[in-house]
Parts: sequence; structure tokens; C-alpha cells
Amino acid sequence: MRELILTPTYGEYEFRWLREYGAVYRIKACFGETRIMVSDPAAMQFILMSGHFGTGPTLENGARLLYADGSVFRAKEEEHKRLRAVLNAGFSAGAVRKYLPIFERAAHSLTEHFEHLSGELIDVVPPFGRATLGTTSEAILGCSVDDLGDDFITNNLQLLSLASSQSPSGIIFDGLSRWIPPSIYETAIYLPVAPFTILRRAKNLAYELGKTVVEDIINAMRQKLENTGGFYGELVEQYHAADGKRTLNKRGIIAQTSLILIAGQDTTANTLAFGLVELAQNPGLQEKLRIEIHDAMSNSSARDIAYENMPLLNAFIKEVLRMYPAEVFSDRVARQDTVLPLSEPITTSDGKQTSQLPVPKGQILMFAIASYQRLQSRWGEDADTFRPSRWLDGGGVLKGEAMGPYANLLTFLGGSHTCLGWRFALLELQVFICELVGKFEFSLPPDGPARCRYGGTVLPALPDGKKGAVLRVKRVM
Ligand code: HEM
Repeated sequence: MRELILTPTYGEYEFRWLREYGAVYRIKACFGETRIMVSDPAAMQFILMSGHFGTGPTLENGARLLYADGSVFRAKEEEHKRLRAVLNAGFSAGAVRKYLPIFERAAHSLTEHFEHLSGELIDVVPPFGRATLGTTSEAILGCSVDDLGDDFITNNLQLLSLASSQSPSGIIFDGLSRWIPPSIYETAIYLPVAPFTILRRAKNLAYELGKTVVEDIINAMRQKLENTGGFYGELVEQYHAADGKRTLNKRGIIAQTSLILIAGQDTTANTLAFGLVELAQNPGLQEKLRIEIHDAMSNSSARDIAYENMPLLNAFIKEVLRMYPAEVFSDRVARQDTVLPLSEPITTSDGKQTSQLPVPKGQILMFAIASYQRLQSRWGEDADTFRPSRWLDGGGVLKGEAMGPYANLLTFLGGSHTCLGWRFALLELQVFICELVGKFEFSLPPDGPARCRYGGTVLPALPDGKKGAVLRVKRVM
């Protein structure tokens, strides 16, 4: 686990193990436990779709500390299906398209921020994080990032910094936590130590925010005032109009707040930052993309840009999502004795070849998304190279069965817990990239590009290891 998580650059060992041992192999975890790293496509599909696997202890415990009971992430089986059915309405293609003005306003604010600093070196990660927090909050809760209040923003920054810190003791605590009963684990949040104080406060602030938003919407409805409550406004209206079966009550709506704000923030902001770092390393690609953006803008008003008809933009986004999946791995646990089907046979430790791997109940697997997205059998010999043109010339993509909701990638997972906000993130990335690359040139700082390191998700890191990506930003239009 140390080699997997604590390396200065993410994947130093993992991608070597992938080439050496293939798409299924064992790694050592804490206290003698062995986990199975899985990036074989057939096995991953089975893990997602068979119902034989549940979320593993790391993800489950993390969610207990971060997200409210009643949030869609923590819900299981029928309750999860019910919540998804209600929440999907705010994240469908049509719903997300309605958020376009919100994304555009946020993109313009970034332009205003950057143009004052034109020619300077800027850490782009903090403004991106604030922008993505703002779009989610405006689209879903109907309130701007300023409405969230100083306490919320301060705690949000502390929370993200906490999530991005990794240490050997953290790995040991995680290994131990497997044996701690959930009820006891949940009370850990009341321990008087700094990390738990931040987590406790984050949960409380999100609850208070959700409660205020929902109560304001209800009051506005009573007074027959305009409902400006974003998707929460629609949910409250639905609840009052319907019999309650396919809707969420006040408590159910409030419970989604911490999850939705966190899930949509750093994931999207870091993806954007990684994308710009790649462009800064490849000025030719950056210029080609800028030309495509200027062409699209000159042929239509900003509001009518057909983002889906911009081949290089979309190839670029797919390649960023392939190389920098926020959730590089995720733990899963076998709910029963089962057998994993494999796309390619493996050689077991006793020298036998097999296309099926028996997995006993309780075994923890590492669902290795980053490795899957570097499989040479699926993406070609140059799977480790950032090359957006692979999506244009058709070489090295779409081999084998369909995976995930988008572009055969597992960046947004797949199966019943597929990222609720994947269309939201995609349109937001399209809008932000068009605005920023259309107007600014991004180049590298003297000390080179940000690294990619693990901190709960993968994140861009400065030479001292802190989260950040410094770029020289120069206005070009
Ligand atoms: C590039 C950006 C994003 C990436 C890479 C991403 C990735 C993911 C992944 C991998 C999961 C599954 C986690 C697991 O079960 O192991 C997930 C779940 C989720 N995501 Fe995203 N996400 C992104 C943006 C967003 C946005 C913008 C939102 C909302 C505004 C969002 C909301 C959610 C929610 C609510 C879930 C839980 C779904 C469920 O359990 O049914 N995500 N995301």
C-alpha cells in the first residue's frame, strides 16, 4: 500500500507492476492482509454489474465521515435506486444544458481573475476549486459561492487539504478501521483531534447550509415568490406536488448537500488543472485547440457553441480523463464466494494458466481505474503517453466491450454508482477550457510541470508536494 499511495508521483510502482504482472495481481496491505489489484476489463465489468461486490472498507468509512446518512453515496440497494431515480432529473443531458449560463458566468469570472495577473505565474488550482464549488452550489442549491459564507469556505479549504494529505499512519489507521464496527467508527468523528474537528464541522456546516436553503425555498413558495433554489427548488416543488413516492422529503434533500458539493469540486478542478498543465507542455497542441475554439466562437454566439461538434476539444478532454482519473482506485469487497471472469488468462503462483479467478467472500479488491486506462491491450502500445489524437484517428481506443458511461473510460466509474454528475462535469470542462484556452496562453514555470500525486484523489502537486499547479498565464485575445 505504501508504494501504491505514498510515492511522490502517482503510479511509479503501479504502472510498472501492471507491465510486469498483468491486469490482476496481489499486493500486501496492512497486518498481513492481501488485496487483489484488478484492471482486467471483463473482471471490472463483473465487479460493477454482478452484485457480488460491495464498496470496500476504505470507501465506506470515508463516506461515513464525510457524507450524511441518507446521501445517495451511502444508500444501498432499493433505497439507492430510489434516490438515483429522483436525483437523475437534475443531472440529465437536458438538465445540465440549463446550467450552461452558470458555467459561462463562472468561466468569465476566471477570465477576470487571470487577466489582472496576465504574464505572471499563477497557481491555478485554488481559483479552479472555488469556481467548481460555485457552479455546483449555484446549479444545485441556487446560491452563489459568496452565499456559502466565510466559515463554510474556510472549512472547505481545510477539508480539501486534510483529504489530500497521506501518511504511513493514515494507511495503518485505514488498515485497522476495517475491524472497527461501523457504529463505533462513526462516533470517531467526535474525537477532539484536528482532523475529526474539521470533518465534524464540514458535516454540520453542510447540514446547516442545506437546511437553510430548503427552508428558504419553502418560505418563498408559501409567499408565492419566485423559486430560485436551483435543483433543490425543483425537488422541494416536486415533493409538495406529488404523493412522495418518487420524491425526496426535506430531510432527504438536505442529506445530499455535503456529498454533492464535495463530489463536484476538486474532481473537476483538478481535471481542468491537469489538462492545462498538459497544454503548457505541448504548445503545438495548445495552439491547434485555440484555433478550433476561435473557429467555433466566430461561427456562433458563446451561448450557442456546439461543444459536442469540436473534435479536438473532446479528444483532449477524453485524454485528460483517461490519464488523470480523479479516483485512481477504489476498494471493493466480495459479498459472497465468487469467480472473476478474465479477458486475458493469467498465470497463477503455481504456474497454471487460468481465465477465471476464484475470490472468497470478504476478499478486498482494488478496482484499479488508472491501470485499466493504461492497458496496452485496450489503448495501444503508447498507452502511457498523453496523445489526444488517439481519439481522432481511432487507434488504440474502443477495443473490447463498452465500459463506464463515457468514452469507454471508468473515470466516472460505471454500474449503479456511476458518477451522478458526469454530464455536469463534462459540460463544465468544455465551457471552462473554451473560455480559458481561447483567451489565454498557458506555459510552464521555470521549475517544470506540476506532478501528479495521490491524496484521496489524484491531484497536481508543486515541487514541495503541496497541492497546486503553477502556470504562466498570458492574455492572447
Ligand atoms: C471530472 C469530474 C468528476 C469525476 C472524475 C467524478 C468521479 C466519480 C466517481 C469515480 C464516482 C464513484 C465513486 C465510487 O463509488 O467509487 C463518483 C460518484 C459521484 N459523483 Fe462524481 N465525479 C466528477 C464530478 C462530479 C460532479 C460535478 C458531481 C455533482 C455536481 C458529482 C457527483 C457525484 C455523486 C453524487 C456521486 C455518487 C453517486 C452514487 O453513489 O450513486 N461528480 N464520481
